Amino acid sequence: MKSPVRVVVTGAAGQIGYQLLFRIAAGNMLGPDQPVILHLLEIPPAMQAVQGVVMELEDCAFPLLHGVVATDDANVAFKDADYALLVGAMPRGPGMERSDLLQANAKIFSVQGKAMNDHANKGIKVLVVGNPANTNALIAQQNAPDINPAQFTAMTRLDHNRALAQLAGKFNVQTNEIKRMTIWGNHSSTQYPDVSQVQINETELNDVDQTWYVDEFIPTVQQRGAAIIKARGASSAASAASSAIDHMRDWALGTADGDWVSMGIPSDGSYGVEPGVIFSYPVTCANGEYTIVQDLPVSDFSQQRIDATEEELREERAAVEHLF
Ligand SMILES: NC(=O)C1=CN([C@@H]2O[C@H](COP(=O)(O)OP(=O)(O)OC[C@H]3O[C@@H](n4cnc5c(N)ncnc54)[C@H](O)[C@@H]3O)[C@@H](O)[C@H]2O)C=CC1
Ligand SMILES: O=C([O-])CC(=O)C(=O)O
Repeated sequence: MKSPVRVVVTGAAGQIGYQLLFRIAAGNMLGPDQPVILHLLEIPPAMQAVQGVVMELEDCAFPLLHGVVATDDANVAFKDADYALLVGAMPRGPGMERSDLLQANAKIFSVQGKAMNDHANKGIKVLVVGNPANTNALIAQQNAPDINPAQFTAMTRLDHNRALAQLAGKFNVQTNEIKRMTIWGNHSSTQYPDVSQVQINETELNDVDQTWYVDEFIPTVQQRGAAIIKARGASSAASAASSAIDHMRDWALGTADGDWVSMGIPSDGSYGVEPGVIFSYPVTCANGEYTIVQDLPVSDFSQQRIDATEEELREERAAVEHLF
């Protein structure tokens, strides 16, 4: 049995937190041989609710759960942390764009970036879920100068999984028969779900119906978060938690041969994207590290979509630069 690792979940009393913690403790994220110590961070008014979550975690009697730390102090939460899932942030309501949350949520990520810098394990892997996820990840990263910037990532895996589900429905296959889906850019309505490299059962998707692709598929994936808010009266939670598990599991344990996943990561300039912004790319993972899939062909149509989502990320960055 391996020695336990410390996993921080912020917003532990929120709706995503409640879907996430039990799956991490069950071994779904880091594997059935990896014990975990959960660090739950919340704000003071939510600490009573967190105590209830801690009681429920105990009551599951998970063999892999080697301890729980519940706190409202970021310095305590990030002490010796190996993984962090930054979920705690205000969610949007109907009619809002995720970027409308930027000013409300930005401060959370500068405080947590500093706490991480001072207290976490320097190899910490960070996933930002709280919206707007890409730019919040950038804020946390910029406030943690002693941690490798590449360790800060943002979640576009939910968009990736939504795209797989739409393709599975359209082509009447299961999601595990579909490979090489890519989400480019921002976790926002400018994201570009790109099927140009998709293979179904190792066969290229030739002659995709462009009307379906442009008028149905792309907007459905881009607007899925808003559709769920409309239907549920609250933003997606179980699917968001499930995708966070997928993101961290693949990063830590590796992606499948012949496939890739989408992760929001600091741009290194690949595909002509502004270096530094947290941009969703196709990546493979091995040995705890991700690598951008290079040299994919980019059509004029794709380039326009990539440029539009990059432009939005530059604007978001400009709006929060005072927090760096
Ligand atoms: N990247 C993605 O694909 C997705 C992102 N989200 C985002 O995730 C975030 C959380 O969503 P929900 O869990 O539904 O919201 P929620 O409102 O149910 O829970 C958020 C929790 O965060 C806590 N919190 C607030 N400030 C905090 C701080 N400084 N430190 C620690 N905890 C803090 C709150 O007390 C609350 O319990 C939202 O910003 C939402 O928009 C949601 C779905 C998908
Ligand atoms: O749409 C929202 O505000 C929540 C979210 O990020 C998603 O479901 O993709």
